[in-house]
Amino acid sequence: MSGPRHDPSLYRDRDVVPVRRALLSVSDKTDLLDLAGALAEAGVEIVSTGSTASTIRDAGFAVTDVASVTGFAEALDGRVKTLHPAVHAGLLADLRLEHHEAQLTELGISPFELVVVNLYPFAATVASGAPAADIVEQIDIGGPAMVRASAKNHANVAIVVDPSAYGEVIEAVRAGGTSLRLRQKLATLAFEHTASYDLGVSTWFTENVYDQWDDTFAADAVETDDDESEVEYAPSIFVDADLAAVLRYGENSHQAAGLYRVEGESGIAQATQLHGKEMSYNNYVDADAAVRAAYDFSEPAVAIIKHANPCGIALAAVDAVDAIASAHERAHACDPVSAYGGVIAANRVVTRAMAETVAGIFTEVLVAPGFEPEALEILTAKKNIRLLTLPDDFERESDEIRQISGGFLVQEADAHFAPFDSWTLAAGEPVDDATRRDLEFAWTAVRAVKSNAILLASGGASVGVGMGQVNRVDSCELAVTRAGDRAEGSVAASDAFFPFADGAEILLRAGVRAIVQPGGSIRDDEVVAAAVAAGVTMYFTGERHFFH
Ligand SMILES: NC(=O)c1ncn([C@@H]2O[C@H](COP(=O)(O)O)[C@@H](O)[C@H]2O)c1NC=O
Repeated sequence: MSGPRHDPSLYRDRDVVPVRRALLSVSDKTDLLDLAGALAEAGVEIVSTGSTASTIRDAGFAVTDVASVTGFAEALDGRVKTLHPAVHAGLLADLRLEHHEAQLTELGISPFELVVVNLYPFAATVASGAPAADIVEQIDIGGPAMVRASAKNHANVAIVVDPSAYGEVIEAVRAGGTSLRLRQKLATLAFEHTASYDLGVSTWFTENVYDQWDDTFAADAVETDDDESEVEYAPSIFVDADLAAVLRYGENSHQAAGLYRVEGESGIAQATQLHGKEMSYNNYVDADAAVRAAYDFSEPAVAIIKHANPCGIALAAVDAVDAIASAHERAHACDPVSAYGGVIAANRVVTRAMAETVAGIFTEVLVAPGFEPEALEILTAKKNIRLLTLPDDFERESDEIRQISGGFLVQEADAHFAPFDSWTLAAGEPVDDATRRDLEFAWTAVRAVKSNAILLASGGASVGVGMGQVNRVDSCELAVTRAGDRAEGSVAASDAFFPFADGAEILLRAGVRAIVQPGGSIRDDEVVAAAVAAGVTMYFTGERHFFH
């Protein structure tokens, strides 16, 4: 039931509200004494709970215990301390209304004009690996109740949930009271805070309680009919992310854009920028694709990206002295024309030798786990390059969310690569070790290429990439054309099966020595026959890597 509708004429105007009585109840005591001192000096009565009250009292400031307001001692190990009408009527009375004021007087309850609350450290307790019972105990109940009550009643009460706002509030108190505008802003922050807090709690429940009680919750869970997927999806998803930057513009200059970060995650949105102009929207998209490609390899690897597609991916040469420098040189050699203005990701610390080469090539972004000091010195001399380090705890996302009109798609990240031992020899002779390594490299690298994807590789480096075409024949043509003479003797990977022999025939005519592809087309026999006729080995992985 909604509350009563009041006649607008009953509301008395209230902009600046002088602060006479404040309620302080905080777990995070940062700057608490500065605030208490300023309130005491301004003659504000401070009412407070347990350890907040003792901290203030110990510092020599007068404080009223909340128990003396409620007439009720803190109970049930602190589960009930402020949950009382003597507190909540003081928070919720709308003093623009005469009858609220009269009722409060009748009840003998004084109003609060300022409420300062921060909540039990639920997220930190989860992160500490504490047992479930301790985590549950850190779900704050009385705190959010006070925050929400005060925020609802922002016409009368200023609610502060973060020590970073103390300064502004102290200034307002000293200047004669909080303005409506300030209270509206604080209320907005307060509701954001409780929503984010509850999201942390519900996420923990989904991941730790719900998952363990599948049978109990099965009726609510959405299961797929597909036998291959045993994942159950939670009934709802929420995204809690904080604005980290307003970007100059989006994909194009007429589009506004912002960057939001999800706390506790470790990807490209969390990277530290060491040098260069502000990252753009497209820089983030490409840097993400570059990191995704380079970190598919455990060996030192470099990926160079343009428009979310690789124009070169490579491992170090077998005899390389400086592995990451070698990987970069070989990735660049794949398609130097396209690599101009590219975004590079290295999965190892950037060395001086790599920096020297990169410095000579126009590059938008270079992201890596770190930079040798000499490498940084060389690269920071270049005005136009942006240098980013990934967080130390960088880990791949296990799930991906994509927006579509009216909703979102969620899927597990494509992180599985069928190992060579599981492949089927579909045509030709089994390959030697060097060719096997090239095929494995190509099969991993092709995953980073937008479908339809064909990647030619030689010696652990891409030599020709055909990407993003609406038919596989064109992708084969593109890969072969880009490779030029290097197609001869290379190996080829196709992200999905060849629906006809025509695409494979382009690769065979160009002289590839082995092909890896998922297989599974109704015309596999025609494709295999083409490979057999050309005397070329073909493996089926039984698994595809579409990437859109
Ligand atoms: N139970 C209650 O009535 C209650 N009232 C306030 N709190 C929380 O207790 C904390 C302050 O603790 P202390 O009592 O030590 O000052 C704050 O984080 C506040 O959000 C409560 N605790 C949890 O629900």
